[in-house]
Amino acid sequence: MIKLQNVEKIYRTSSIETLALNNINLNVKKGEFVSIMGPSGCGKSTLLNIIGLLDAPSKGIIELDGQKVETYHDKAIAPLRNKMLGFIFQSFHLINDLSVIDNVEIPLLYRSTTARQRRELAEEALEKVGLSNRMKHFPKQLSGGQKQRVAIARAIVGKPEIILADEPTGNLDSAMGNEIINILQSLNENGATIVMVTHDDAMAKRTHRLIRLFDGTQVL
Ligand SMILES: Nc1ncnc2c1ncn2[C@@H]1O[C@H](COP(=O)(O)OP(=O)(O)OP(=O)(O)O)[C@@H](O)[C@H]1O
Repeated sequence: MIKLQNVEKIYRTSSIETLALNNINLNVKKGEFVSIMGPSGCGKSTLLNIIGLLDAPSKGIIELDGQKVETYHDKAIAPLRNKMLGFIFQSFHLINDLSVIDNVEIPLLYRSTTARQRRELAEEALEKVGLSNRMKHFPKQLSGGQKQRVAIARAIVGKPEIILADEPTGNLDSAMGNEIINILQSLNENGATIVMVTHDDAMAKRTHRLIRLFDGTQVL
């Protein structure tokens, strides 16, 4: 489902060159739940952003669901990203001025859907994360765990095959973090392929497989 071949990422600034990813080869099968761990600065977010087509590699090949990514022009990859990938971030990234349900509908605005279809799909996604009773609330009226559940609903509303989560429990206490992992696990059991960056061994243990990075190199 996700294949990386000899992927390298170099960040260049005027004074320094950083090899953030060094010859990464990765094969994540359909239906796998994989975690990525490693010390701060080892390249975890860079790897997730490259898998998610948010950033282009300096070298190497990326294939998603058998489709080789040939170009990184936004016009070409935005539809692929929108259709195939759902993103969850540590700091939720909700829009404070929009209600919960309007936040969840956002990814669908880039597709040809009617307002009614958008509402139905968003309601379905919110039901899956147990937040049907908070649809009209605004983000500031929610707990951290509830915000992350809204972010998960937004990530799954377009029914993506792949979910990418960058430290989804990093801002939550362990009870709320557990709740989030339970939801991710049930999405995975229902077919989603998930790649999750985490600092938490207990969370990584709940996934099928661990990828460990050190200084941009895969060591496990
Ligand atoms: N836009 C950028 N420009 C220059 N260097 C960058 C950029 N983004 C990341 N880096 C560098 O690339 C390396 C990998 O960064 P990355 O954010 O992927 O690490 P990480 O493992 O996710 O770290 P953390 O656990 O602290 O979030 C770091 O040395 C970082 O300083």
